[in-house]
Amino acid sequence: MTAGRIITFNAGSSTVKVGIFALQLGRPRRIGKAVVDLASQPLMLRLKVADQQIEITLKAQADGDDTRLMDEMFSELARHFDLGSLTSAGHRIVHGGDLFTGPVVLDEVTLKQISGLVDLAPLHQPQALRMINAVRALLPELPQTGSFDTAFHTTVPDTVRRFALPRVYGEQGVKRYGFHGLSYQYVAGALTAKAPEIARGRVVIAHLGSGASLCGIESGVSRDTSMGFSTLDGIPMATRPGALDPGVVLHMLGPLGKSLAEVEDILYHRSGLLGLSGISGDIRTLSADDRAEAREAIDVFTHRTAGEICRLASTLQGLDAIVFTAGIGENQPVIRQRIAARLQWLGIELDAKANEKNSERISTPSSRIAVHVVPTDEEQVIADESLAVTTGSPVEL
Ligand SMILES: Nc1ncnc2c1ncn2[C@@H]1O[C@H](COP(=O)(O)OP(=O)(O)O)[C@@H](O)[C@H]1O
Ligand SMILES: CC(=O)OP(=O)(O)O
Ligand SMILES: [Mg+2]
Repeated sequence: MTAGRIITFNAGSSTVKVGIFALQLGRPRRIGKAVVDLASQPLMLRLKVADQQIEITLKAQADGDDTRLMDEMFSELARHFDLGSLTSAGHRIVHGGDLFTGPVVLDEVTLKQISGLVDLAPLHQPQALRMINAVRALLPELPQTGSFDTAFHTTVPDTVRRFALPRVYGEQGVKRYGFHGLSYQYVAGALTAKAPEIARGRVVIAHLGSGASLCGIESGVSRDTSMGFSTLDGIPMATRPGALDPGVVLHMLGPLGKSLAEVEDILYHRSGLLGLSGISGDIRTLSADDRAEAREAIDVFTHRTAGEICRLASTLQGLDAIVFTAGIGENQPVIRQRIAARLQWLGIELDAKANEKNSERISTPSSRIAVHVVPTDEEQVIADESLAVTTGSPVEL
């Protein structure tokens, strides 16, 4: 008999990352990985089988019947991986508001609550709900669970959480929530295993992907984070601007005559690295382009990221280590080097060779602040939590 399997869905801003996990010695171990690129036409499914990348063009449409997409995806996954007997499906849910402080089983009640938070994360929440509904239509008996990006930040103190607005808005939920919590949870756990003396200290984790944020942790617990009420806040991202003078939004809505929908489109899809460069939101493309606009976009990104590290260090009242993670953080030595160069005055020194190789520790022994690279794995957290909530066992990370 094949051991149980857990399938995970991580609906990001432009992709859905799928993980297949086998239960081994009571813990989910990853046996398969796939990504659906929701921006491509036709839809593409990329599988990683052993060391090989396989690309499959899907027949299903992006905004069409998601049950068909899921059906097609399950058939392709079953051709390449041993799906065995599925025991649960776990989903990343970006926004849990004040309602969710940990993972939950998805049922009528929790799904209704999650649907009520769609407006707060318009780029992410609808995609997660689409995946959940499609799995439900296809496999109605399969237990499904939700793991929340916001849950990791419930330890953030009120002073950090509050916006300087009339109190009534804070009471209505207008405050800093923070996101990418599953990634921070994984990285904090991995750091405890790899470098416990650092994990006990004051650490800024820089999750630099298409969506990007930073989190200040103290003994593994979130104390502050760059994203706020929405996933627009903080540092510039692939297509989002990061923190922006709210007067700009008023100016767009007022004198510039933009509609709410137009402003939303500008802020979520046309700003950030893409908007600054006019070339691409992908840092790999910009790094390979010698036009001034590409360089300027990277300069803004590294300047703002370095600045945010300093702000978080102020909340933490010190800084023992910086940890880079996610697509850019794990794979782009030049970007890490440029951020570190802006923090040289703090006594940060990178070991050029270690940085070039994306090594685990990339700072020199004499650097006053340690700098590490820790690959993230949000899906592992989703699978662990899915097992925990469906079996009633404690979450062990
Ligand atoms: N070698 C690389 N592999 C994958 N992504 C990379 C690499 N180098 C840089 N990136 C950047 O990382 C981003 C994707 O990161 P990821 O963490 O997967 O983000 P998201 O989850 O938001 O899609 C891309 O926008 C790309 O610019
Ligand atoms: C919260 C967020 O921006 O997520 P992602 O980076 O996956 O788009
Ligand atoms: Mg992501």
